[in-house]
Amino acid sequence: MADTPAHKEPNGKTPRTQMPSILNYLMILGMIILFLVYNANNAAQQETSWLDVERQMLSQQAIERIEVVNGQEANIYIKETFADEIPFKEVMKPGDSKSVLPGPHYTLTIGSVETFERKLEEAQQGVPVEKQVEVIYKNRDNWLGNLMVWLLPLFLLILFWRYLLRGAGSAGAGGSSVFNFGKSKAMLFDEGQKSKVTFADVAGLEEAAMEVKEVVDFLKNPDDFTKLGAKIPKGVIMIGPPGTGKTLLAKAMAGEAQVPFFSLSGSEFVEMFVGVGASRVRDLFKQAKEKAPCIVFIDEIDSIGRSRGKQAFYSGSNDERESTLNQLLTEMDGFETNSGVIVLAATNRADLLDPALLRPGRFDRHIYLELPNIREREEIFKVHLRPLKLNETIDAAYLAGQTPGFSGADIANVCNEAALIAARRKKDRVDKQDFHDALDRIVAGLEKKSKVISPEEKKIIAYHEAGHAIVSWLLKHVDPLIKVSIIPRGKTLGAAWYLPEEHQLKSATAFSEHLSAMLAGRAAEEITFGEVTSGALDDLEKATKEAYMMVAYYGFDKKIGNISFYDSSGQQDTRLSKPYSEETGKVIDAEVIRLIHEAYERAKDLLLQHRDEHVKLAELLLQKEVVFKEDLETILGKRICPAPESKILPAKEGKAKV
Ligand SMILES: Nc1ncnc2c1ncn2[C@@H]1O[C@H](COP(=O)(O)OP(=O)(O)OP(=O)(O)O)[C@@H](O)[C@H]1O
Ligand SMILES: [Zn+2]
Repeated sequence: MADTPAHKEPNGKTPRTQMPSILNYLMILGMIILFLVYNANNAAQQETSWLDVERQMLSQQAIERIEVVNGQEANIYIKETFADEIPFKEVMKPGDSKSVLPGPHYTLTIGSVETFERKLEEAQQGVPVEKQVEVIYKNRDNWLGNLMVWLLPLFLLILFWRYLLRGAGSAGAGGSSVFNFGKSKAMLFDEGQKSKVTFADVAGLEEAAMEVKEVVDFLKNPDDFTKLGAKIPKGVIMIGPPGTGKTLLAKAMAGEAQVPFFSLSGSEFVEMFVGVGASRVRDLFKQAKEKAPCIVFIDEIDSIGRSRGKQAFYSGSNDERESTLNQLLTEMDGFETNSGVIVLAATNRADLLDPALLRPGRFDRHIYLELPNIREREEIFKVHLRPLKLNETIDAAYLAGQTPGFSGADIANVCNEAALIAARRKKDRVDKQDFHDALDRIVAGLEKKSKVISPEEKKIIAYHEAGHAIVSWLLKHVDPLIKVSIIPRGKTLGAAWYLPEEHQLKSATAFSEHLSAMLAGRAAEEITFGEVTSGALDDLEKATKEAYMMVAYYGFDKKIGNISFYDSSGQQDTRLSKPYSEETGKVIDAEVIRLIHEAYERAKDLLLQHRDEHVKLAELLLQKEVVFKEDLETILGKRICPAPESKILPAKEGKAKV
């Protein structure tokens, strides 16, 4: 959600546009003059027809000579004695009536020289040769005509181009002239031009805000870091679902960092003309280096940074995007780690990004933003309630409870909508009813986009996730759980975070315990509600794949034995032919089903044995939306760590598994 007027501020670099507009007028003036001259030149001669030439001019022997030009045109010169017959006496010089303009006086368009000669011959039959009309052949460059033929389309093209450019957006340093086309359209927030957003406007993103602030530190006090041998990152990327405040954070940074801040959107690089994107990138970095230390913020970087492979069947702008991306990579590789330029980017489609962008030396620092939990939503509500004129104390905590799955942007929207509703009702202040109506309206809108979770759904998700948590807590070989949440992320409705342990070897037991943990969500639904939902699709898919791997790849299964149908060369096309016989296939299927079934039953047993804890955890989740390891410990007691030798990754958070 790119938004708010701060984005539209000019940066005070406007005078550039002066010159081109003068040039423009000159160009138009020149065209008019050329056109007039051309017409005047042509008007000096009068078009005539062969009939007139034959009946009038030739019969009276009035023609002095004929010039055939370029084989297309016959220019006729009339004898001076016939001057009175010439239709444009008025152009004769005054007081000099006998002299006429030098001619040619008439022109005749001829089809071909041969026909013309033949007709001329026929018309002059019987005329003595010395009295016959003299015919001269000439090749003349009709430079003016040619010029017109070339200039006119060119002129129209330029007009069209300029028209396009105006459409392409005239904001920012670049702007609307032909000459700035390849220039970057980045907006510069500098001493004079500050973004008005501050970190106080950002709620509930403590960790992300900290990391963003750190980036500013890198720029301002690079020596603190480099003296210890650390390399300062060149690129930082914020990844998170729409409306979670990525742009907001960047703006806060622009507002508070005491360094110049260039801001632009990735889509601004991409134009329909090839090469423009790359040259804009070049220009952007040139400007940035001049202003170093500074920050370059590229919003929606996925619009240029899409994986080069993945868009193969997209339109023709493919090449253009690719060259833009390549230029960006080149620029980022090009500058020194301590050049004082840090590129900050934002995306909500990190999955689409070209892996090359995320490699060390480019955007190697990742800041993850998530949808806010209930406490964070309360804080965001407080920020957005602040500017409103409220009638009574509106309970931010209550509103937060009503808005599971809402993003920061959705919350901002609720507050604004409430104020709009109050205004429509001609109230002086916004009251509770307005908020209720605003919520209804926005929930209805979001429901269409299936972004809203109903209370019943929330309950199911809580029990489902609690099921995962309880079972993985109880099974020794499952990676330790650090966090469970029922805040939707991507396609999944809840998530559990595990700290992945670094095992080189994973035992058959570990595999089957993991299966149980994966299936525990559905088991929990069955036990609690007597019915299961579609929410476990992802779990089932992963569990099935894993069970298949156990049987067909790792040879864990007694019936199949130590046989692997794995193909490390990757050349086997399993879609066309299975590497095993039909009978073996049947056995594999049966064994996969058995493994899944057993794992599921174990999960159910465990949950039934720990029914109270399961309910307690689910209710806690419903209330807090996120629970951490500590909460699990209070409910379930300390977990006995199975493998003391296993190293724990330094990773902040493991991969989310649902
Ligand atoms: N943590 C937050 N605190 C306060 N307001 C927020 C927060 N997150 C989002 N908002 C509100 O939502 C608006 C939109 O957020 P923003 O544009 O930063 O989202 P985004 O993550 O950049 O989304 P997108 O990926 O769609 O561009 C902000 O201008 C702000 O009003
Ligand atoms: Zn699940």
